[in-house]
Amino acid sequence: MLLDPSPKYQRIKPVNLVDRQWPSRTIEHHPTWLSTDLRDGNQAIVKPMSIAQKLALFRILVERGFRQIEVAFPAASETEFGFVRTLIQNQEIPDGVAIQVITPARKDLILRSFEATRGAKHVLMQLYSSTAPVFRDVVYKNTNEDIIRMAAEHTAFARITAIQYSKEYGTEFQLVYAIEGFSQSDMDFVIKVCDAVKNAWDSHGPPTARPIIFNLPASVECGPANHYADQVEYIHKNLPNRDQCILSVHVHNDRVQLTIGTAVAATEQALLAGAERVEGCLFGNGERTGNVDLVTVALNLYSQGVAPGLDFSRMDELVQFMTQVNGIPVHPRHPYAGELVYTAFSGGHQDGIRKGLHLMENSTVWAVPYLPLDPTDFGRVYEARINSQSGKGGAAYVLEQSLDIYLPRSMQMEVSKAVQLVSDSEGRELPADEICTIFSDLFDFHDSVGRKAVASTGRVSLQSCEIHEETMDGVIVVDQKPLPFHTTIQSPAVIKTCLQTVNGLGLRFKLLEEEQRSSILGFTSLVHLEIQSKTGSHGNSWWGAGRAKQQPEATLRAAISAVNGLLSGKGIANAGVKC
Ligand SMILES: CC(=O)SCCNC(=O)CCNC(=O)[C@H](O)C(C)(C)COP(=O)(O)OP(=O)(O)OC[C@H]1O[C@@H](n2cnc3c(N)ncnc32)[C@H](O)[C@@H]1OP(=O)(O)O
Ligand SMILES: CC(C)C(=O)C(=O)O
Repeated sequence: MLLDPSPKYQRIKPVNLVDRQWPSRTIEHHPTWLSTDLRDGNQAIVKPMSIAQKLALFRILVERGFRQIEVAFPAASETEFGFVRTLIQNQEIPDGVAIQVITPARKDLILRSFEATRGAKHVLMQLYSSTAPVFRDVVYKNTNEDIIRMAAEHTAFARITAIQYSKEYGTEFQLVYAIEGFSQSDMDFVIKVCDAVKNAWDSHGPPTARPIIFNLPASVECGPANHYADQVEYIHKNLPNRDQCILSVHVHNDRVQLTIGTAVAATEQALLAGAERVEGCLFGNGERTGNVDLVTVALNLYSQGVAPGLDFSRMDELVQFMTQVNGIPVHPRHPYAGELVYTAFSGGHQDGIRKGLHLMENSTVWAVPYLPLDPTDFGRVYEARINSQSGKGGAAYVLEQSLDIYLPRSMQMEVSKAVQLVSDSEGRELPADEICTIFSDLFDFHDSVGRKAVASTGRVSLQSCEIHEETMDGVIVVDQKPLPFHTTIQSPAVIKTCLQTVNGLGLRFKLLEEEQRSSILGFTSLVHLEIQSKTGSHGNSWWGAGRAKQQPEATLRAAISAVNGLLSGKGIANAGVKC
């Protein structure tokens, strides 16, 4: 690297924009989207897609809501040309969907592109030429005058050809003119080229209903997003007959962060600056570091309450399909589609998200800390994953999801301590099943219904239990001695009976709290008992947990598990104080 890179890399010259408007605007509506996955995306992958793959992707793009789809660079290859023919001949293009094809402003290639689109209803014919000095001097080796003249000539040729093909095939052609290297160009020169293109189009045929689309690419993203927005606003304000044209943006990522990059910022700011249409690819595929990611731009709008007009509700299916056709993985931290973006490992995040999700049960306005959007909108779920960075909220959430058990705070803290002990000493993530086992062992959890049934290992166990209409009979085993019991089924009576039955152990237990919950998994009881001394002073307390098909049995199991916990020396200090 150079100590002083300034002689080698020249800074982008900002446009002189007076009375800049875009920073104080907001985006109120989604733009017109154009997916160029089948063209710009396809031209940048190791193995371009086959016709069958392109067809499958075209159908998906239509299904997800795209109404403008760039389908090919027909002059590039037989596959590209053939694909456009297949779409048209097989009547794959639904009403209301326009296909776009792209061609350099070169007569032979323009003609080939028209030929490809024979018989389509609505075609966006995209011509491109560059206005950037680096293209002029390095690629074309010509002058600005040549660039203007050639743009006008090729547009006129395209217009005349369009009229001829419209007559023959009834196609409606709309001109898209892309100013390649727009963001590296002089804006007044861009305006001259656009003006020449518009005059050439208008003067070679009758007025058309569909306006010209001027596509303003950051073909290579050479400057910051705010400069690009300034350039778009400059064109928006100074282009003659602005109301008769549509401004489109097409931003590549070259100042990149992961797969998303600053193209998203540049696109959003360009929309504030007056652009109305956005070209890009799903998940940011495309040349070099990629085209702007349409999923992110659309869902950024969605997160602001703006309907994006695109459907990403089955995100995982889309990720799987795109990964397969492109051979390019979606980054695990992709904002809306990444494998890890609805996952929290850290305790603070898990706590905030869990609290937020609980409150969402009674709210319609999304307000969940650390989760800007509801993952279920995209067919995803929030996941708490447990490692040594996790806190009590994470393990509690896992138990809620896996066992449908909602723990009070003091139980959460005990589970968390036990989980930390393992995750920290072994330095690994603990899967949900292991969290459930830790919980079951810790609280001697007797689940007589669920798949997590764990036999009691304590001194007290329930041998049998029969519930009648109002009463319950059964046998509790204390230190291997079977003791029959009979009680009414209300929970205080059940707990009292249990405590009387274990009286022979010589300890006095006091009920502090009980919580009950029912779900399709059965009835769950949590019972909090305290050991009392003969003088009545408070000792340790402990919780028990039980689940059964009927509430009285669940309560009894929970009481027994609390007794076992206390007998084995477990305990929370400061008993008598409700947690
Ligand atoms: C920024 C973008 O992504 S634009 C899209 C780029 N996509 C592609 O290039 C994919 C498909 N491309 C192809 O199949 C081929 O490059 C073709 C068919 C377009 C042209 O192939 P070739 O005739 O072999 O030319 P090649 O690609 O080597 O070079 C490009 C030529 O077109 C010229 N050219 C480049 N851009 C343009 C333009 N917008 N208008 C007219 N001519 C152009 C170049 O100056 C060069 O001319 P030269 O041969 O006189 O030096
Ligand atoms: C020609 C345009 C549309 C383009 O792909 C680019 O400049 O990146």
